[in-house]
Amino acid sequence: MASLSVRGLAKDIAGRSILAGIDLDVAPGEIMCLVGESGCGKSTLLRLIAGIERPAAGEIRLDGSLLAGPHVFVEPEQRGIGLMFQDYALFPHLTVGENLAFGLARLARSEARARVGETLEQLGIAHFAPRYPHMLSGGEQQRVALARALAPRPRVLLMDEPFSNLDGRLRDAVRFETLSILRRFDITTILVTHDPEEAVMAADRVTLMRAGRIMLTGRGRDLYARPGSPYAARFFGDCNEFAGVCRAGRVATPLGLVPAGAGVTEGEEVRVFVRPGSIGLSGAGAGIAGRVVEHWFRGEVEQFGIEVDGSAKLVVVRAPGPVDLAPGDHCRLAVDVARVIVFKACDNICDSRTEPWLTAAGA
Ligand SMILES: Nc1ncnc2c1ncn2[C@@H]1O[C@H](COP(=O)(O)OP(=O)(O)OP(=O)(O)O)[C@@H](O)[C@H]1O
Repeated sequence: MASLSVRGLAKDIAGRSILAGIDLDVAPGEIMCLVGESGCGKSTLLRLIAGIERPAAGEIRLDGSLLAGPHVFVEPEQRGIGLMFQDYALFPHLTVGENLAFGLARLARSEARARVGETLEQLGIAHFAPRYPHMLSGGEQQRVALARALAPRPRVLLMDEPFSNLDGRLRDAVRFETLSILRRFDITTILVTHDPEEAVMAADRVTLMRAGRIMLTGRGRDLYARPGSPYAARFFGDCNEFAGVCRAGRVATPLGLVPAGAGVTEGEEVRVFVRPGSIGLSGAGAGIAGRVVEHWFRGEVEQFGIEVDGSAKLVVVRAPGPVDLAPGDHCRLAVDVARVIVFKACDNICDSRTEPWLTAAGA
């Protein structure tokens, strides 16, 4: 198991800053998810770590040894880092066994053959060995691509959107299986995705990137509950948002009074974020009065759009089903105030502005 550390990493392409000041640590055996909007630089960061591209500045270390730095550049094939892309990049004219053997050219032939057999066995796909990629389903090809990436026994595995070619249920199944294999192999992994749910579900820790920078890193559940910025709050899940003012440590919202939180002063303007799952819903009793306007059945949870006095938008509520409410029904809402997220209004303005680094370096 290896640790990976990145310090001050920067990359410019055609005079434009693509990455700047990237610091990242991945612990031995850890699964780290890199997440962010399209174009924020996730794949570029992977390519730098793999050695496919050279950084403009900064350092990359594996177990403390320098892979890339001001005067050092270890070639990709010497790094002990495996890569797996979303299109799997299997050779169509080679069988599964030959696809795996291709990456083991440095081993003696008999050793390579044994390694191929052992790896396919470990992933439960030994029977795929004589087949060609076109004889496999998308999910099966994904497993072969994973086997090929693991066969050279890399110290770190980099995966770029490895599940994005798969749909719905298959995607979930393959994701769970892949993660359990990675944990069995105890391999240090960086997994790139643009899907926040996948990141939060899959990783030990999640790193959120935006416009070539790292915004924050933490455990998925912590980032969801305490996202640190309005941008991150919106990125990691839906929110009902309300503007308000701090009065005696509390903020009046259409869903009732909520605590303003530490650091907010009397009279300060704030923005209150309430996740759809942080609101209790009932047909009667205590709570804020509302009227159901929309209802969607989403399997284990049901989603409602609810009209509430003082809110221009429908309040979105998700509750475990079955919920005996339909459009037109009157209802009561109760916010779990411990799960409310409050930002100062100035955080929201700063966060929505174009960051200076988007236009600065290289321009
Ligand atoms: N070879 C290149 N030439 C010019 N611009 C590039 C090149 N490679 C990447 N870029 C730019 O760098 C930025 C980051 O690209 P990158 O592929 O790393 O983003 P990403 O976060 O992985 O996006 P996605 O989720 O869409 O794959 C983008 O603005 C992209 O257009």
